[in-house]
Formats: sequence, C-alpha cells, structure tokens
Amino acid sequence: MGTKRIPDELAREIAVEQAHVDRVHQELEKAGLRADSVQAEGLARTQFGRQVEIGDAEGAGLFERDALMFHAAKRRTALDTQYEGLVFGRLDIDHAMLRAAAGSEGNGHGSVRDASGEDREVRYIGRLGVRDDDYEPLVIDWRAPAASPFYRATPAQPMGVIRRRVLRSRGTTVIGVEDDLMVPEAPDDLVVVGDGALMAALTRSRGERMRDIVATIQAHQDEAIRASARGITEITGGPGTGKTVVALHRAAYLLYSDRRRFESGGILVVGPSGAYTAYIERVLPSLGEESVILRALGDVLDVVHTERLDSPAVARTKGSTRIRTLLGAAVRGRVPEAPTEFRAMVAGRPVRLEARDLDRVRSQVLRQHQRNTATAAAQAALGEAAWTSLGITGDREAKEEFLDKWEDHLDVESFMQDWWPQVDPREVLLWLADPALVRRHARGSLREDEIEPLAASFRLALETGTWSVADVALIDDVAARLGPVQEAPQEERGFYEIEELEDLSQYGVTEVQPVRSAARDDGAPLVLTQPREKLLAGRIGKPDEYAHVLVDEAQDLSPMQWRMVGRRGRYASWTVVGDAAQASWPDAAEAAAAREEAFGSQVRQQFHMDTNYRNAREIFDFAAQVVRREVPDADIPQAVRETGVEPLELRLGADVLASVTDAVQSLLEQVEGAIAVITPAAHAAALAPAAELGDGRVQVIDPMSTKGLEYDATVVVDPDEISRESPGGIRVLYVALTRAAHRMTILS
Ligand SMILES: Nc1ncnc2c1ncn2[C@@H]1O[C@H](COP(=O)(O)OP(=O)(O)OP(=O)(O)O)[C@@H](O)[C@H]1O
Repeated sequence: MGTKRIPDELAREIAVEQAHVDRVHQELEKAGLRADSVQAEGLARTQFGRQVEIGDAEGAGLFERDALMFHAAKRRTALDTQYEGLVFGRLDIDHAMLRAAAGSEGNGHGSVRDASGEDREVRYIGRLGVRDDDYEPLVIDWRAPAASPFYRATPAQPMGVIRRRVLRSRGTTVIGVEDDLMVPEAPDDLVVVGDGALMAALTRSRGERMRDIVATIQAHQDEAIRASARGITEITGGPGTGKTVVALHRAAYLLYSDRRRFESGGILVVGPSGAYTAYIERVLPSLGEESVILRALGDVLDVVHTERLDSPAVARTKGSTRIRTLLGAAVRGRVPEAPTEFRAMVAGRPVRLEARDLDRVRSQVLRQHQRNTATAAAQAALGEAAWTSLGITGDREAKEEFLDKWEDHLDVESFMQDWWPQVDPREVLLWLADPALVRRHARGSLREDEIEPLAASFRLALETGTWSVADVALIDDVAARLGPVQEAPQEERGFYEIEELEDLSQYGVTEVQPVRSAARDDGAPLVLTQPREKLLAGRIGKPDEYAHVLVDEAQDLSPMQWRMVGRRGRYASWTVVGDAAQASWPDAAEAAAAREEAFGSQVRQQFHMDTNYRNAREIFDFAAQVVRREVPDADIPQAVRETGVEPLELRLGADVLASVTDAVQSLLEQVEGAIAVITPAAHAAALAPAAELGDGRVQVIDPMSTKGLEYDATVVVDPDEISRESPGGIRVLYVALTRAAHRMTILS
C-alpha cells in the first residue's frame, strides 16, 4: 500500500494527471467536430457488423467506435459534469517485469510509451476509449482487455503493473490521486500517494443515488463482471458485498462486448421496488450506457405502475403457483353478466341454447384457443351446436344454409358481443372480488382462510383504483392465458381519424376532439377519475422479450413473479443476484422451482462475493449476530472497514417520535449524507413527521422498501416488531440492520 507524501508532491502529481486529462478533452473536442459528420454512419456500422474488432483493443474500429460512442454519450449525459470524471485510472507498466514473469514478449496491447524508458508504459483507463489523430490511445475503455490489469493486478500477481493510480475528478478537474503499489519498492521516478483508492471510496459519505465503482472494482468482482455472456450467471453473497453494483457493471460490460446482440435485443434489469430503481438509475448512464431498461416488480407491465403492497398473507397467496388453478378456471369460466341463454329465429328455424349448451361450447373452444383470439371459432362452434340442437339429421344442404345464415345473423352478432367479449386480463381479477366466485374456481387449491382476504384485496383495488405489486404477476399470467385483446374495428377507425385530424394543426386548427376515445357513452369527456377506469387504463400488449435479463434481490421473487420475468427472458441469458439470508418470500422451495423453470436448461456459472464493502465492521457484526441466531447457515461476509464506533442501542420511549427525533438529531451531526428511519408499520404514522428533520437528508421508510438501498446512517425502530410483522421474519430485520455505512442507532 502507498505511503503518505507531503502535499507539494501530491500537487505535482495532480498537475501531471491534469495535463493528460486536458489533452484528452482537447482531443475529444476535435473528435466531436469530426464525429458530427460521421456519427450516423459510425453508429450504424457498430450496430451492424463490426463486432469482430470488439474485444481487441488494438482494432482501429474499437477506438473509432468508442470516440463516436463517447460523442453520443456526451451529448446525452455530459459524463464529466454529472459524473466523476471520464479518465479515472492510470497504470504504470514495466514490460521487462512482464516479460520476466511470462517469459515472452509482453502482451502487445496498445500503449502510450513513456519517455523515461523503453520498457515503461503508461496506460490511462476511462469510462470510454479515446485516441488521438494518430490513432494512439489516450484513454482505454475500462471494459477493453487492455484495461484488465487495472482490476486484476495484485502485489502477488502484478501483471507487469508497478503502480495503479486512481484519479478523482470534479468535472474536468483532477482533485486527487490515490495509488496502490504492486511491487515491494517503487522505482525512484514513481511517486506513490494516498492510502489506496478503495478505502478512500468506502469512507466517503453516501448520497441519494448509487455511484459506479468503475475506478475501484476489485479483482474477484471483475471476474463476475467480465464472465461469459452465455447462460445463467449467478452472483451470491451477503449484504453489502457489491452484488448489485457488480451486476450493473456487468450489464455495461455485456453491451460493450457484444453491442449488436445486447443493444438490439435489450437488457432488462428487474429490482424489488421503485425506490430501488431510483437508487440505481444513475450507475449505467455514468458508464455511458443508457439503453438498459430498469423495472421494479410493480412496473414490469407497460401500463400498470404500482408500489402498493398487499398484506403479507395475501401477497403469499398471490405469489404462490397454487393461485394458477383459480386463474385458469376464471379464464375458462363464464364471463360474469354474459347471457346464459340464446334464442333466435335462424333460417326460419327457432333456435334455443341453454346455459349447459353454452358452457359446453365454451369449454370446447377454450381447450384449443385463447379466448381473445377465438371469437370466430366460438361463433362457428356455437353454430354447430345450434344446428345439432334442432335435431335434424342427414340434410346437408339445409345445414349449410343454416350455417351461412348463422354467420351473418344480426342476433347472433349481438349475442356474440355479450357472450364472447374481448376480456382485459385485469377484468378477470376484478371478477374475483366476489368470494363465492373465488371459492368456486379455486376448487380446493386455496385454503378457506385465504379466500375472503384475497377477494377483499380486489375489492380494495376497486375502491382505491390501484393494483398491488403482487397483482402485476397475476395480470401477466391471465394475459398469457387470454391472448392479446383484439381491438374493435371501430376503435381502429377512431385511431386513424385522430391521426388525420392531428394533421390539421398545420392549418391552424389547434384543438382537436378525438371522435371516439375521448368521449364516454354518456358524452362526458374521458377523465380517469373512476377507480375502475384507472385500473383498466391502457392496453396490455404482448410481453417484450430481452436478450439479457438481470434480476436483483432474486431471493424475494415469488414463484408467480419468476413466471412473469421468465416470459420476458425466454431466449435470454441471465444474471441473477441474491442472498438467501435476506429473503422475504417464505417458501424457498416453491420459488426455486419457478426460477428453474424460467432458466430452462442453460449452462450455469456461479460467483460468490464475500467482502462487505458497505457496513462498518461494528455495524455488520451486530447484524450478523442477530441473523445467526435463527439462520445459522447465513452467508456472512467480512466487513473491510472500521469506524471505532459501535451501534448505539437505546430504549424506544412511550413517545416514539421524541425518541426517534433525538436519535436522528445526533446522527445528523455525525454524518454528512442520507439518514433513514426504518420503522415497522405499527409506528409508521407516528414517525412520518421525522422526515421533516435535517433538510431532506432524512427519510422514513418501511423495512421491505430498504431492500438494496444504503444510507450513511440508520435508526432502526422496534426491531422485534420488524421481524414479527413480516413473513420473512428475522431475515427482513437483517436487511434493515445492514443498510448503514457509518452509523446505526437501534431503538428497542
Ligand atoms: N469495488 C468497490 N469499490 C467501491 N465501492 C464498492 C465496491 N464494491 C462495492 N462497493 C460499495 O459497497 C456498497 C454495497 O454494494 P451493493 O449495494 O452492490 O451490495 P449488495 O451485495 O447488492 O448488497 P445487499 O445484498 O445488501 O443489497 C455500495 O455502496 C457499493 O458502491
């Protein structure tokens, strides 16, 4: 590790690095001017067919591409002003050392020759690759093979690296450097400053958003990031081991290594909550990648967005595959309010079909078709049944005439509209607000004590106009059974009319009343104020499919949620991140089975993370002790950082808000960043005002919503109640106790 030097020396080193960073930016400005004319062509080439060069840092195409990509990225995100510096690393490599180690001629990667010696090479590492007019690399993309020693070199295996330096910048200004020495003694011309970049990064205060770790990725993390894109990559490890951040860097790496496949096929990242997606949303843009889709479990469908959670018991009923019996029967059953009898004169013959006949036809059609795409099949089958009901045998001509008339008959057409309507999958769930219907369709697959609470949850949806997070997977399941809702021909016409009308704006017509969709039957304008309308807003299409699916906090997906995510990754490779000891889904075996089904028989590779980078050792020891009591086989990592401050255990007074306020006030003085008050539902209302403390630095949050998040400090309120209220029990408490980086106060 490095030794501290006098500030003068640090200033000189910073000035050296600043000169290089300036040069990179000058070059980029030039490249920017050039890129304007070639960008479109260059990007097109990247997407269609120059993949051969990727992975070869020497390839001219790579750098050309990178400069172009950078240009695009610059326009989109202004990497340097919003994030932490385009150039963040420097390697000083000694090729003689490398030759001695390998017994061969170096690795031949593109290099910047150092004037001080033939064998010395300086290599700069950055968020994207840039080269100068002579195609000399000024910065190498962190994902290129030539950047790999930056992450993999260790004093035991230096890979030719003498000194690894991390540059810290603000905007385009270098404000600090931190060195790690890979050889026992630095050569005289190499100054070593700082105590190592990792510790410096870990000690910093936490903001509202997760930061990338591109400057300090550790060797074992790098292996998972650069692992093969094929099959299923599982990343496990205890709290704070960097699973999430590693997985996100892996997404950026996959885009780099096979841009054509992953940009056009898409990468989907699924996380537990909206708070989680908001927390991680900066990481990929800070690496220059914006094409990844982030979705919380309540947001997987395009038209339903929800954060509302069911009670644990109802969520458990909805998450289990047992509910599929109910959903299947509901989809195959009668549409409530559909007519139960058909009567008409067809081809001069009186036809009468009773409920029994109608049911038989429906069952027969649904054995072979999805309801929403089977209207024609249902009408034809009904015609056959109608003819049979007349009891006429052997008269083929009469039958043909009858079926011809049947096809165009107005009574039949209007009957079909009521009997075989297009069904939105969400309506099926609303039918289940009736407990009698739930009981009938469940056919014993649900316990009696599950039925009324389940039905009540759909009545609650009808009252509030909101779905729950667990409902989303049910809607998706029903949608897969029903098939896509077919748009009525009139609606299509309405749609075109609107488009045509929109053209009128060119002629000065500014306000357009769309013909159909903006008016309800009673003529009132369509404003989604009715809960039912809110619940059914938008159209549920076919699920999008992705080339790669990344699931974080995978231990929490219910079996039904695995099926939902699985529908989006049927042809995908996967990265799956989780820690069983933090699970809130109680039935691990059932979830595992659903997960296996989603993965299919693809090859597996596994990576295990065992260093906790988040929690100070004192905080993590406390949490580990708690979880070990009930989960003896929990995967417990080693925390790397100490603060010398033990968690503070205090009594929760009768006035809970006063107790929490005192604790928060004290923490506000000790840390600079975000503080969370993690409270069970029982105290949530009383503690809401605590969010007003500390100028937006304090958040009051329930334990489940803290999954994947972290803070400088936390106040964990009533830990016993936290484990009592959740079916995950102590595991959820363990999550709550592992969110703080620097300070934790527990109010028992
Ligand atoms: N190599 C690294 N350099 C700097 N910081 C790191 C590194 N690895 C991890 N961290 C930091 O450690 C913290 C925990 O990382 P992360 O949230 O990815 O862990 P996790 O394993 O997903 O945790 P949990 O399971 O508790 O949600 C983050 O602040 C992350 O930035």
